[in-house]
Amino acid sequence: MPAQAFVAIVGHNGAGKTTLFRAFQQKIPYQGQLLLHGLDLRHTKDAAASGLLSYLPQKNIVSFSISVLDLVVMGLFRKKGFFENYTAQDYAQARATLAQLELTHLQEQDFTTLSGGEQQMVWLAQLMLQDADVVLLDEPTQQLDVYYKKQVFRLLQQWVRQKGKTVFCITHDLYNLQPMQGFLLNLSKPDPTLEPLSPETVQQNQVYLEAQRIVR
Ligand SMILES: Nc1ncnc2c1ncn2[C@@H]1O[C@H](COP(=O)(O)OP(=O)(O)OP(=O)(O)O)[C@@H](O)[C@H]1O
Repeated sequence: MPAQAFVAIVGHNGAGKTTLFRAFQQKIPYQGQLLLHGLDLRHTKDAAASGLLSYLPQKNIVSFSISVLDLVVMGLFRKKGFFENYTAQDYAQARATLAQLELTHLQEQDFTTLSGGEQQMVWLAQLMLQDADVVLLDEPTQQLDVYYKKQVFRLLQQWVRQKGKTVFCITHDLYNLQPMQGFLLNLSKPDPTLEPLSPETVQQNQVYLEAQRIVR
């Protein structure tokens, strides 16, 4: 697979999509090798702290009151010392990212009062600031309305093309995958391989997933 690519990971509920991400993060034992930029992840100390890998889980809960802007600026934690404060420049960067995602109107609001979809967009803004080489997204558009769904897939394609990122995206949203460029990995197939994305590939996989439910 090319170093910079969009990879959609699809498959039935329970097919092992999130489990694959857990392996990427060394949270479970696994057979074989996971290589990123030629580095074996088993021997790469703290891929998150070094900016190699970042992960957006399916559900990310915040149980304390915090403004959207304060949460987003924390995406810069990797570039900060432990007790170092965020600067005016950091906040400007966070504001610019929120503006890019059309979220400026929410920046002063308490994050815990946002709708599920708005919260999901804010996490994406924080992830953009983290600026890791490889991002793992677990159903990032699950709660989004049709407009934001389309926008997020566009944004992910831009991350790959303009910023040279590698994006692994677990999704059940096959409709929005059709115009995407990159690869599709269907974990419900008996021998999953990377298939180049095209409207035809997406259509074939949609038919495959609808026809039968594989339970391993
Ligand atoms: N710690 C665990 N111990 C035992 N079984 C587990 C564990 N974690 C996951 N599983 C099982 O492994 C299978 C794959 O789970 P996983 O969460 O990877 O599915 P998924 O493809 O992400 O599904 P979904 O689309 O529903 O999010 C499931 O059957 C799940 O019950």
